[in-house]
Amino acid sequence: MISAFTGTQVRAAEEPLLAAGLGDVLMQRAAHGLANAIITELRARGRRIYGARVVVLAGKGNNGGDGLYAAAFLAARGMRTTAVLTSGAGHPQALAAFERAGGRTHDLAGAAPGGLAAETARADVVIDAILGTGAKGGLRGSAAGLVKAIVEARRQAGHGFVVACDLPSGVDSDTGAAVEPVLAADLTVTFGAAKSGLLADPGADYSGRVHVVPIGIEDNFPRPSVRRLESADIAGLLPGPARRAHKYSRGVLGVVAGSATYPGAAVLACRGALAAGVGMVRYLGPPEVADLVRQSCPEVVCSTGSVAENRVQAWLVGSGLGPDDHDQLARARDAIDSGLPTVADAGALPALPDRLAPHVVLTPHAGELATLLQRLGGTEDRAAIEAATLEAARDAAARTGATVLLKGASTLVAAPSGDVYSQADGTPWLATAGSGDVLAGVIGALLAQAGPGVEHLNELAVDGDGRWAALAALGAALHGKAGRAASDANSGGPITAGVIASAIPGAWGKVSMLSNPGGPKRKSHSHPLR
Ligand SMILES: NC(=O)C1=CN([C@@H]2O[C@H](COP(=O)(O)OP(=O)(O)OC[C@H]3O[C@@H](n4cnc5c(N)ncnc54)[C@H](O)[C@@H]3O)[C@@H](O)[C@H]2O)[C@@H](O)CC1
Ligand SMILES: [K+]
Repeated sequence: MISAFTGTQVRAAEEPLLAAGLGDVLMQRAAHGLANAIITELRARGRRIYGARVVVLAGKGNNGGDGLYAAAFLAARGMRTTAVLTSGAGHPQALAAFERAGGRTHDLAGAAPGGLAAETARADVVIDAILGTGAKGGLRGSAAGLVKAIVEARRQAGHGFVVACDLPSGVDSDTGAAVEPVLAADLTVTFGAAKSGLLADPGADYSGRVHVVPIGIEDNFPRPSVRRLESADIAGLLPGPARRAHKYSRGVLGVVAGSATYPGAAVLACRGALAAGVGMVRYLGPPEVADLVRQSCPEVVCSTGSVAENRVQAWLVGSGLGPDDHDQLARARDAIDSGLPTVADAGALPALPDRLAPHVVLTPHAGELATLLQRLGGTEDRAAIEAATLEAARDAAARTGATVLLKGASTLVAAPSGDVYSQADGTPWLATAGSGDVLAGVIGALLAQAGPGVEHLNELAVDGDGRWAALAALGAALHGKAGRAASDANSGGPITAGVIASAIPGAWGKVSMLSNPGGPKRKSHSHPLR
């Protein structure tokens, strides 16, 4: 599991070591890790180390200190290093070390930014060490002008790669909100722990790959601000059938989805659910949609009855419903009222009561979330949500009391208790019609299989109310991995929603096998029918 923390949490973890006079030691560790990561990256790209040109953009704070010390290490390895002091001063000890190592220094105040931007764009490595966790707001003044010019110069004649020191300057370490201009990094080398802003869009757009360098503060961290499930966590959370399982003990999902306008959504939701290990899917909806579901998925048991007449362990409601689908929306509300775990997707979102509970998982995209929050008195539009996804997901969970999954390149899942997961397992090809219906089906299937216990989530330190977020994150991870695998199978080509559903069992098997190479797993999360 990747645990990410806010800048404030990281600085609090550093505090005891700073009080013990170890500030310079921490900085040297960070800088050493940054320099090593740069050497590894150059080697991976088949580039020479000796003579490679490095430009470090150094602010006056400790972030600039990390960058200058790292550049001093690189200079000692024979690289040609230049520092641009973006605010007229540098961390004194780090700057002295850099100059002793033979580095060249420019002061941005006295230089022509056009020339510096052109030199930076020609470098093999650009280190962005202007602002770190101590920054408030984005780049300003001449530093902003320089970065803008570098972004433009790299666009025209880009060369080399950009490494962000701790985080890309201009990205908020806590929220991931970004103030332009920001120099997009190929690699972010971050110290002590990932910062939560690196795992949420738009911060993640600018971060590239994230590499964490331990600096000896790791025992001091509190509960993470954001978490990301990795393969071993995913394998540990996936349910497996008990030896004497039967279809009912494995979980039954009820699906209220699809309409005359969007019948395919019902099919795709059912296909996603069937692919994600559920014992049975019961479909409730209009006869013409049920016919299509039967033809496409003969495994599904279709009914035109009510929610109360159908015995299930969880519900999925809303995919492919419109505001005029009154019967289906009434069923969706009944499902919510049933008290069973429920995924509420798409068309169900505008029809929900204002206050919900954590076992209701909402799955909006940014536009749907804007509508939902506006109904609850918020003023954010879609663009505002996309500019601050982490805050929006947290806010929505707090206001509704539900678990909120905000779909995106980094899919965020916020529990009303404050737990947040960020999954980025997929590929942009997942942004295709029907993909969300499959995701809703997958999460519904996982809720139906989860059972009342949380024991198997204990190793993730998940509490009772937080388990729904963990399961939704598990669904997002599985959906992302399936999409990526399906695209990879076509040499990185496009995918359709149906193909994503078909790839779920393979993604499930692969992640289980990689984390448990000895053979099939024996554990079971089966539970008696409630
Ligand atoms: N505290 C420590 O001991 C350690 C800190 N580390 C590094 O230190 C960084 C945090 O250092 P600092 O707290 O010095 O903060 P920063 O280096 O992020 O920058 C703060 C400095 O920039 C100025 N500033 C703030 N916002 C600005 C803006 N929008 N535009 C221009 N200038 C602005 C401030 O006045 C201050 O001088 C971390 O990101 C990390 O890179 C690491 O070296 C590890 C150890
Ligand atoms: K930085």
